Amino acid sequence: MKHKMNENVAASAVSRKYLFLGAFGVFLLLVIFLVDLDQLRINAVQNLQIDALAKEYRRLASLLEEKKTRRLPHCIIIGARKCGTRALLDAIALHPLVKPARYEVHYFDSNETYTRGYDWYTAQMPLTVSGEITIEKTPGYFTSSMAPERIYHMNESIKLILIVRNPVVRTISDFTQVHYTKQAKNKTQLPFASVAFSKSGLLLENYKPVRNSLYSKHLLRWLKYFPLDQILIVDGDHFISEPLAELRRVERFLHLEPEIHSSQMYFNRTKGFFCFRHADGKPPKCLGETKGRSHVEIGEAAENNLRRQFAPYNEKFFSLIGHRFDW
Ligand SMILES: Nc1ncnc2c1ncn2[C@@H]1O[C@H](COP(=O)(O)OS(=O)(=O)O)[C@@H](OP(=O)(O)O)[C@H]1O
Repeated sequence: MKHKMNENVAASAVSRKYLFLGAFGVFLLLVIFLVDLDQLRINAVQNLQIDALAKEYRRLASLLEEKKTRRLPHCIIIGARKCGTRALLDAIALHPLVKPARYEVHYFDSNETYTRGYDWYTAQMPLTVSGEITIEKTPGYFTSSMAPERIYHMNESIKLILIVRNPVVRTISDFTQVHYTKQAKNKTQLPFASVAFSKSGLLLENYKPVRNSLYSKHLLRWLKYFPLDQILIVDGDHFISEPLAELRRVERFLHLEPEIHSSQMYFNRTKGFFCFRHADGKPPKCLGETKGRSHVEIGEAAENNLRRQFAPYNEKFFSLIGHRFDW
């Protein structure tokens, strides 16, 4: 009997030992399995990272290999004349992703150029790779009766920029330009009041330096085709004194990272305006002699008369854009 009991004790000790060995084996397998799983996870993450790097490499390589080509503009500075359109184009081109057409194209405001078609228009644009923004400026578009519809037919979601200044100052600037052009051609110069007002002092709205300042009249035509959020209104007076602040607004409007820096512009005391410096080390660019020259004196009475008669147009303009200027 005692012998039988000893046999049972020995048997259960053996089976505990096997149980223990079995459990230990399962434990070992589990550890190996978990270590493998972790390794698999690490491998998967590494593969994903390699894939992402390879993708980025292929993207950069294709950009480097991508042939530069000319494209229709993504954005147009439509005006207004004498409000800083050239300075604004030069300044926004400081951004590495913005590529400007070098001169005013006058495609949409002239039947002669418009009939040449989009191929001709595209050929006037700079060479770019994808992701860069092509931009042109032609201030004549703002006051053209054809330009809004024609631009809409080309691209109804195009971004438009309108830079405006105090219309009295703008009118005098326009008149100054007319004055110097006539002087260069030895043509007769007439005093401002005699060409801008009727005998009874009423504003002659068809006289171009006056007409170009009736912002509300022109904007209404653009709003028939484009919603206001597609037209950025830049404050031209503020742009003269603080260009970077207005440029930040333009960058945001174009969905660009803020990459223009204050170090790229400096105030030229002699000229009274900012000059712009490209990152490529070229000499800084100040605008030519026809920009920022002293204005022809038109007299206080004429200035007051302009201010008074522009007031209702200004009010209409403020209500259209939902913003006031201190004009
Ligand atoms: N940085 C800088 N340098 C020079 N000029 C500057 C600058 N920023 C704005 N402005 C103002 O731009 C005015 C000329 O405007 P535009 O370039 O639109 O003129 S134009 O319509 O293309 O002839 C020009 O008008 P005037 O001062 O009457 O000449 C300037 O006041």
